[in-house]
Amino acid sequence: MQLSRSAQLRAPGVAKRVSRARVAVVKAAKTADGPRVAIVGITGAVGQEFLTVLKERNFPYSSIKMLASARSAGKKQEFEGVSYTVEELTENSFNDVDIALFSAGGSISKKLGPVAAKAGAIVVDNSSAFRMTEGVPLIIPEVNPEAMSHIKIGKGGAIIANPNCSTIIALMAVTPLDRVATVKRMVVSTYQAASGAGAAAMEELRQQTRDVLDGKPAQPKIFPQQYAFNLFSHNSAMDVELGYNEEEMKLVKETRKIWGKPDVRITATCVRVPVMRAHAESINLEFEKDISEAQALEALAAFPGVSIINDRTNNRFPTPLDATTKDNVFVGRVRRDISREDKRGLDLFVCGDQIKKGAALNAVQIAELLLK
Ligand SMILES: NC(=O)C1=CN([C@@H]2O[C@H](COP(=O)(O)OP(=O)(O)OC[C@H]3O[C@@H](n4cnc5c(N)ncnc54)[C@H](OP(=O)(O)O)[C@@H]3O)[C@@H](O)[C@H]2O)C=CC1
Ligand SMILES: N[C@@H](CC(=O)OP(=O)(O)O)C(=O)O
Repeated sequence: MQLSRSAQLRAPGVAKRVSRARVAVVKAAKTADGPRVAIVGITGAVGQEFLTVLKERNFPYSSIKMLASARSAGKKQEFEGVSYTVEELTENSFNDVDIALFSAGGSISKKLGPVAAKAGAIVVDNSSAFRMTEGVPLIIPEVNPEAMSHIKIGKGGAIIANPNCSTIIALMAVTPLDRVATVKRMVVSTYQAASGAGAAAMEELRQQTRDVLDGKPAQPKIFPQQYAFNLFSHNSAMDVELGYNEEEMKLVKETRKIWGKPDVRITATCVRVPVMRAHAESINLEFEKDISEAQALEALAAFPGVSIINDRTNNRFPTPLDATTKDNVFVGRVRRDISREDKRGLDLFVCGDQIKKGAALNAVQIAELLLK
């Protein structure tokens, strides 16, 4: 009997072969019964990271399509020893695709995400286009995988949203604590890297740093202010009435949706700092129940995807460079909030690679859940 594609993907033999391949020295995850994958935005910072993560995790695929704008069509892209030609993204790109990893910005996702889903693909969308849309699961695999359990390959197309990078990084650290003592209020201050604004912003940081060190004026292009040797309020659109920018409001709204807690109180201040690719966040938490530092550290240590660097004696805590290119989110400075008289407040400092767990890795982990 011919098994359906989804049944083939879930067949025990597939899982066994994948886990055996994980320990192999030479990785090659191309396999006839793997899903047909497309990457939208392959030439971008996140698109390139998708390739790194797919390779690192030995993600099985039977075919892979590299999609970008007309500007990039015809360029060559190497992946696992094969040279692929980048294709122009069009409405017809998804007729033979099971999983489409989108990272070409919100307007492309809005236009072509539903087209891809209608063609039968499961879209894992990195943009903010559908995050708050009712019925679209917003997933951090370690936190709320159950919210996408109804979506299966071969059972019709769908859209799953990847949260904002600052939200993912914060919730990787805060969810284990919420499970112990229930978060009532969260105050977040971010220190966000260049990568959050794309490959061109990373180049702007390199170029301006060189120019300033050479005694030349910095030339802002992507950001309105000088970026090298400076920091500024996050560049997303500001709600003039409210005084919050979009990045700050994403942290508030997305956290509520992911946790399914519409009333949890959150405020955020998001800042762009001259760091290449890992975000840092200072987080103050108020809980419903008492929680000690020891309990917090125990919960953090047990949570998948979290590493602790919390060495008070040597003043050694997480830095963006610790997190750079790493899968895990790093947590430290775990301490009782001394501004409170009770035991219901904690402070922590968190660092996570913005392109990895903040984007490509989280999306690939979502795709992995589809294979289970
Ligand atoms: N979940 C999260 O936290 C994050 C989400 N993102 C999302 O991913 C998106 C991409 O980020 P990033 O990789 O850093 O950005 P980059 O600017 O580095 O790359 C943009 C990519 O989109 C492609 N693209 C642009 N316009 C079109 C078009 N008209 N048709 C097809 N492809 C197009 C570009 O192709 P070309 O080279 O041909 O122009 C390029 O591959 C962001 O806009 C954001 O929505 C990003 C970071 C984190
Ligand atoms: N959060 C990213 C920007 C971004 O891509 O956000 P989103 O995925 O929510 O559009 C930053 O550091 O600026």
